[in-house]
Amino acid sequence: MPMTPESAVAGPYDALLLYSFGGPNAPEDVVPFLRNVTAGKGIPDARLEEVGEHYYGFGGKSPINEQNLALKAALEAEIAKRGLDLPVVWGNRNWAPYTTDAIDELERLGARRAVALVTSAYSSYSGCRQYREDLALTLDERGQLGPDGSTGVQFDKVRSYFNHPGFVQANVEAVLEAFEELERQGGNPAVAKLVFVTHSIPDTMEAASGVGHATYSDQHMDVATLVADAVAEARGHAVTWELAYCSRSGPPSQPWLEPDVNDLLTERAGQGLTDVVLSPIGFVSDHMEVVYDLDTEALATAAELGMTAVRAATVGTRPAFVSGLVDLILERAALARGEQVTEAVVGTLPAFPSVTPPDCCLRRDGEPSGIPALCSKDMHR
Ligand SMILES: CC1=C(CCC(=O)O)c2cc3nc(cc4[nH]c(cc5[nH]c(cc1n2)c(C)c5CCC(=O)O)c(CCC(=O)O)c4C)C(CCC(=O)O)=C3C
Ligand SMILES: [Fe+2]
Repeated sequence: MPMTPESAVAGPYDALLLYSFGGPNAPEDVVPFLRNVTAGKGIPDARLEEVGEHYYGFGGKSPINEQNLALKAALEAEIAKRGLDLPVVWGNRNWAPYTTDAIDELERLGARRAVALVTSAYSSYSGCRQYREDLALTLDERGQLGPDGSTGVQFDKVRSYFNHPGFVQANVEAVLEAFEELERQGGNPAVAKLVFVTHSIPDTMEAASGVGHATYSDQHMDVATLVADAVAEARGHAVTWELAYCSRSGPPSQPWLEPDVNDLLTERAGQGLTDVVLSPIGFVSDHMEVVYDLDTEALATAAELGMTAVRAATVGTRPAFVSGLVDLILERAALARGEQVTEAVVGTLPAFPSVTPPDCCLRRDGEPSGIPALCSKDMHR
């Protein structure tokens, strides 16, 4: 294998864990999958039935697993291109291959220390700590969680990468393509509003996401500003934009981040808005939240309102995104080796911590989870 520049060293890591949410592959998977996702979360049955219907409407199969396999293949190709020796293992929190299956695979490969890359770009309980808790719980079930960290495979995590230049660049490219598509559909890009969309979370989770760093919604505001500015510059006209949310669940009494994307479209249509580009910056691939909540629901809302609306692509396997992820892995490796590293970031926020403070991204503000979480200062060796 030819050696590429000195930066191309993955040590101390001997494997990469591509760590995702998981989704059902067949109708009979849907209910057990939803049980895995919602265990102890207090989500009303009516919401679960509704979400189950979203999956059945797509043949009981989420696109997420194939998308993760595509991302795995793209990462493997980029890793090979850089001359790195870093096998990629895929695992999910909520469906097969489960976290424990991935750890089995890592052990088969003889891996001692793996770097984990989660398929969430932003920090909150759902996108950060819940993965770290799942790793700790899984190692514990396997009898591999020592008092100061794991006694089995050791895991380090790549920092939340919403403000990495590769992620932002890939979103800019996708939004520019969507503006062109809007024009092809007879819309008027010069007056189109750019509506960024992400997953809503409870207000309590939003507050807890801001311990030691910017909150989940502020992280999105930074990315949205960067993408909108770059798009306006490339297109040579002003672009107005807003941030909206989708996929709210939980009881109606519980406040979640708003506005909902459908409500926003309805309100703006009433004020004369005719053209919309939806940019799903909160998601890295076109999984169920995107193909149902945006492509099915929000685009139907826009059509009913007589708008011309186009949904921009997610970053998926775009080269700028994939190569940025490999840069992040190499950056994490250099940090683990104790080297001085300039962390690549864009926007107004700093690079997020790779090893988080103990109370970072709790599920609810001020309420310790009681669950250990890996890649945290109190757990790290
Ligand atoms: C911030 C965030 C992301 C974005 C970051 C990221 O991309 O990871 C995300 C992604 C995803 N969420 C997904 C699916 C679900 N999320 C649920 C429930 C919840 N999500 C939450 C937050 C997030 N979720 C929250 C606060 C809940 C309430 C329960 C709780 O407090 O945890 C439920 C239960 C039913 C419902 O309530 O909707 C389902 C089925 C899938 C898989 C899609 C597929 O199958 O293609 C993906 C990628
Ligand atoms: Fe979710």
